[in-house]
Amino acid sequence: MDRPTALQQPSEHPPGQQGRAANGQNRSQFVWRALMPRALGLPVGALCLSLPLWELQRPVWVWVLLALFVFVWPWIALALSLRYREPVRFERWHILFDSFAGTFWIAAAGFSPLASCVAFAMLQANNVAAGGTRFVALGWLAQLVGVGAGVAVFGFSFHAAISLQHLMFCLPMMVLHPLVIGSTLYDLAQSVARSRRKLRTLSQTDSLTGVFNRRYWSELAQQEFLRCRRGGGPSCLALIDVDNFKAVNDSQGHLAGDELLVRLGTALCADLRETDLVGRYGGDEFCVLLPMTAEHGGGTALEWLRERVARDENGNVGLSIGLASWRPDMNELEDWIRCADQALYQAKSRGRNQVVVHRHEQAGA
Ligand SMILES: Nc1nc2c(ncn2[C@@H]2O[C@H](COP(=O)(O)OP(=O)(O)OP(=O)(O)O)[C@@H](O)[C@H]2O)c(=O)[nH]1
Repeated sequence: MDRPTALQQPSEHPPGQQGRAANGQNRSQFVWRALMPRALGLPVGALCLSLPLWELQRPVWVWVLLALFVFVWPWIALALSLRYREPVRFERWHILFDSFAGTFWIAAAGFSPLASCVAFAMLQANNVAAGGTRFVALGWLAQLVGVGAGVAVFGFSFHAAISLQHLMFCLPMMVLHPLVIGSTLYDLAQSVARSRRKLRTLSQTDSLTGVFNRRYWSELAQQEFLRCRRGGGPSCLALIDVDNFKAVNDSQGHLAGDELLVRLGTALCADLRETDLVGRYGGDEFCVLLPMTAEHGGGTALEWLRERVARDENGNVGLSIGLASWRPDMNELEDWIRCADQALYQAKSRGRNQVVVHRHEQAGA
C-alpha cells in the first residue's frame, strides 16, 4: 500500500473560487472537444453522400446548403456552446440537430443504400455515445423529422446504385468514425479511472498533512490487528501528541500551527519505514503502526524520531509518544489503541517530550 508522502500545499484560491475556475475550464475544454469530431466528421460524412447527390444531379443551392452545413454549422454550434452555462446539456441539442440534418441529407441523396447505411449507423453511434440508449430514441425522432423534411423538399426517390466508387467515397467515414468514437470513449474511461484514483486518495488522506486520515488508518490498523491475531508476528502501535501545541497556535497563529503539523507529517513519513502506517488521529495527535516491529525496535525508532523533530525545530517542539506492542490478550483494535493512549498519558504526566512504552500493569491505571 502506498503511503501518501506528497503534502498538499494550501491553495492560492478559496475553495468556492477554485470550484468556479475549474468549472469554467472544464466547460470550455468540453466545448472545444465537441468541435473537433463535428468539424472533421461532417466533411467526411458529406463526402460519403456527395456521390449519390452528384449522380442525382442536385442543383447548386443544394451544394451550397451542404457546404454551409458542413463548414459553418460546427462553428455556429461552438459559438452557441460558448454562450451556454451548461454546454453539456445543450450539446445534446446540437447532436439532435446533427441527427435531423443527417437524415435530411440521406433523403436528399435518394436513400442511396451504401451511403445511407453508413451515415445512419454513424448517427446512431454518435447518439449512443452522447446520451446512451434513451438518447438514441430521441435521435430517431429527430431523424424521422429530418427524413420528412428531406422528402418534403426533394420528393421521395430511391437511388439504388452501389458501386466500387460508392464504397471508396464511404471508406473514409467507415474508417475514421469508429476511430474517433473509440478514442473518445477510451479518453473518457481514462479520465473516469483518474477521477476514481483521485477520489480514493482524497478519501484516505488527511487534507492538511498528507498522511492517512483516521478512518482509513483505522481500517489498516484493523487489518494489522487481525494479522497479529493469526500469529503473524510482533507489531507496535503508537500515539504521538505535540506538547503544548495550543501555545503555538496562541502565540504564533493557527497558520503557524498548521505548518508545524505539516512538517511533523513529513518527518513521520520520512523517518519511519515505508511499511509503517502514519495517520492523523485528530488535532495535534498522530497515530503510527509499525508492522513486524518488536517493542524494543519500535521504541528506539520513535525515540530517534522524537530527537530528530526536537533538533529540527531547534528544541521548540516536544513530542509525547505512547507505544504499545500487540499482545494476544487484546480482544479488539480498541484495546491496542487504549494501551497506547495510556502510555501517552503517562508520557504527558511524567513531564512530556518522551516515549513511554505501555506495560501490562498500566492497564488498570
Ligand atoms: N493549527 C491547528 N490547530 C489545531 C488543529 N486541530 C486542533 N488544533 C488545536 O490543537 C490544540 C490541541 O491542544 P491540546 O492537545 O488540547 O493541548 P496541548 O496544548 O497540545 O497540550 P498537551 O497536549 O497537554 O501538551 C487545540 O488548541 C486545538 O484547537 C489544526 O488542524 N490546526
